[in-house]
Amino acid sequence: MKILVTGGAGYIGSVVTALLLQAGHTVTVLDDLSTGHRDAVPQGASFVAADVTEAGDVLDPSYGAVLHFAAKSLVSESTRDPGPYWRTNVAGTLALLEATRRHGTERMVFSSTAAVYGEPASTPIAETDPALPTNPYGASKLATDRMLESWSQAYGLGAVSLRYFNVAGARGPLGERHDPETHLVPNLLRVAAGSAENAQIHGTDYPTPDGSAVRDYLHVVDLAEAHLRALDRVAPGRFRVYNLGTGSGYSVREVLGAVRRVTGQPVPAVEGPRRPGDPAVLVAGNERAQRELGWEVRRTIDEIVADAWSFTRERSAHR
Ligand SMILES: NC(=O)c1ccc[n+]([C@@H]2O[C@H](COP(=O)([O-])OP(=O)(O)OC[C@H]3O[C@@H](n4cnc5c(N)ncnc54)[C@H](O)[C@@H]3O)[C@@H](O)[C@H]2O)c1
Ligand SMILES: O=c1ccn([C@@H]2O[C@H](COP(=O)(O)OP(=O)(O)O[C@H]3O[C@H](CO)[C@H](O)[C@H](O)[C@H]3O)[C@@H](O)[C@H]2O)c(=O)[nH]1
Repeated sequence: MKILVTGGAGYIGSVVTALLLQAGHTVTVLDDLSTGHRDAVPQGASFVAADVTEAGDVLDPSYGAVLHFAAKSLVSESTRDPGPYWRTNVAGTLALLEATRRHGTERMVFSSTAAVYGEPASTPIAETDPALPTNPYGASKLATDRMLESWSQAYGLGAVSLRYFNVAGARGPLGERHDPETHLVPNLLRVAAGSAENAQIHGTDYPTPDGSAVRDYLHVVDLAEAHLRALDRVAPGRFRVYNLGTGSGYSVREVLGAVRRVTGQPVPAVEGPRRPGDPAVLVAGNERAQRELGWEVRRTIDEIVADAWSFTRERSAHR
């Protein structure tokens, strides 16, 4: 199939692009390189440097699907400066949807987030649980879910919204290269690699067994595989939401333990206050994805850390 991947120069989009090419699809990546990297676009994909609102200039009736990763995605930044979040994540997606309609693209797979659930009432979280986002980032992604649903009902688009929990790990040279980096695993690994002095534990007074926040960490390749399955099953006129996580939670201290174990480095950590807006526990109920997509999580937290560690060391060696 011929596929447009928006945000394919970013962390997750580049890994999914690599898997799509491996599966024999033809891929065009559209990315404005605002947080992505030209050299992350896998060989074999065509590349267009453009804003997502310009997707209509790239699409034509030969495209069978759009995988839409392009977004702004930092929770705290979205609270301080929400304008770009509504512009890119909602107005940008609306322009993309209008372009798919104009060109008759039948399928879309969208990157949504666990942040749509806000502070969950119970855990693990099911897709049917209330979505009450607590920040503009989550709200912008929920608005897009709703937009996709109406597009599918009224115009017959086949759409799948994948609500990712915490994505980490790497696939060879494709890994997290954010600046600033806010995510836990790459931040801990920077300390292990000697590029930063101390790791930060944001919050030690959460109502969790060890006081630090609990998240559901999913290997980026397991996540990417779910996209290929969603693409196979997405049907015209149907909209479906899936949580993508492992179903198991690890606290910040447990992830720190995994990083120390896998890297063999001491990784000193400093305890600090909670990061504003961070829920205590976010764990995915993933039965729907298992049942309907035939998706399975295969990689452990140690494999996540080991692959991200190889990526980090490889990049530090080239600097
Ligand atoms: N990383 C996670 O843990 C996580 C969790 C939940 C959801 N998500 C979602 O997954 C998607 C990918 O996230 P990521 O971690 O790979 O982020 P990323 O920043 O590495 O990738 C996003 C890509 O989109 C591009 N982009 C941004 N705005 C654009 C625009 N207006 N036009 C064209 N391209 C644009 C960026 O240059 C970048 O290459 C995002 O939609 C994000 O909200 C990520
Ligand atoms: O240096 C750090 C970085 C993070 N944390 C903590 O580690 C946990 C995970 O934080 P991340 O920044 O890695 O991930 P988030 O859970 O904040 O957010 C991620 O998952 C969310 C959904 O769960 C959203 O989708 C969001 O886009 C995505 O970045 C949080 O409790 C955070 O406070 C630390 O203690 N130290």
